[in-house]
Amino acid sequence: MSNILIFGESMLELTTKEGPLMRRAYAGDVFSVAVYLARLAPPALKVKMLSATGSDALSQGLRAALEHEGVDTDCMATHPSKHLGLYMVQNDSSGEREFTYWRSNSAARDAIKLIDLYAIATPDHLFFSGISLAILDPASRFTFKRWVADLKKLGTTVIFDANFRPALWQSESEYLTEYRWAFSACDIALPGMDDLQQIFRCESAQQACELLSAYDIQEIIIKNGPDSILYRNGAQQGEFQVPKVNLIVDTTAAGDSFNAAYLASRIGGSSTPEAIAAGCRMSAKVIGHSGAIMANDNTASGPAYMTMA
Ligand SMILES: O=C(O)C(=O)C[C@H](O)[C@H](O)CO
Repeated sequence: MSNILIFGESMLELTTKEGPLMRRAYAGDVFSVAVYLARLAPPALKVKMLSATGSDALSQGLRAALEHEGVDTDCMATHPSKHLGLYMVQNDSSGEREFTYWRSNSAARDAIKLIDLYAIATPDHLFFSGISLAILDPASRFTFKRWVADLKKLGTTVIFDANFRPALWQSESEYLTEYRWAFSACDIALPGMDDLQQIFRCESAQQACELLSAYDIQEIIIKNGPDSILYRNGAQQGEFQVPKVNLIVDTTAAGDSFNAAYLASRIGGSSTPEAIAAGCRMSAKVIGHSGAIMANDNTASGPAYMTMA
């Protein structure tokens, strides 16, 4: 049995239904990675969430949703007074999303203050994103980074997705410092090209791949929407043509669902190109549906237990 610990912020998600009606679900980048990974993971992989919620009914619902999906919530703390953050998705006619957030005082921001990281059994894999880092205050970030460095010495594989949210950072120098640290700490990097463009001003995926190759990262996968995916695994380098997707309703969680399928395949023993193909198949299904989490059978608009109109 091996495990992957996923650190970050799970949220409430509102998507537009008809007219003024909204559909409520649970999401957040790490929530989506955890749920899709739990669905796709080989049976010997345990998926665990490291985060904090409130004690209110919505927070309890989010934990119940994770548990229903088979995600272990033992490393989730309960904040005595704070609640979940919230975001709303609006799509244009091409399915491209725009997010509006209410998250500045969420419980997840205090996760590192509420949890003794050193009491957690050393995970085989640790996943976090640029959002996971951005929501932390300087003291929590320091503690988290020291813990990651210690985990690496113990053999944990560190996995990072850039997921850049400019509004969560105070300044360019702040986010550059943190992204440089994250890329120097990770063994597997799964960034999106749009993020690398904004963070490091990379003009092409090739340039981004060269920039990341200066770090000691074993696997680099650069997602680029419908354009080809550049990858490097040690000395092996290649370009993967992304199959055309005919139905795009909402691109929310495209990258997160890719990450989940990629990791499930790689941890299950597939090659890098096979895992990229699995990632593309998964994200193609997810973007044909509104909101981050599609029903397990890919038919309904979301799992009933986590949706409320
Ligand atoms: O946490 C955020 O900033 C999000 O945007 C959460 C979304 O579920 C996710 O990132 C969508 O891809």
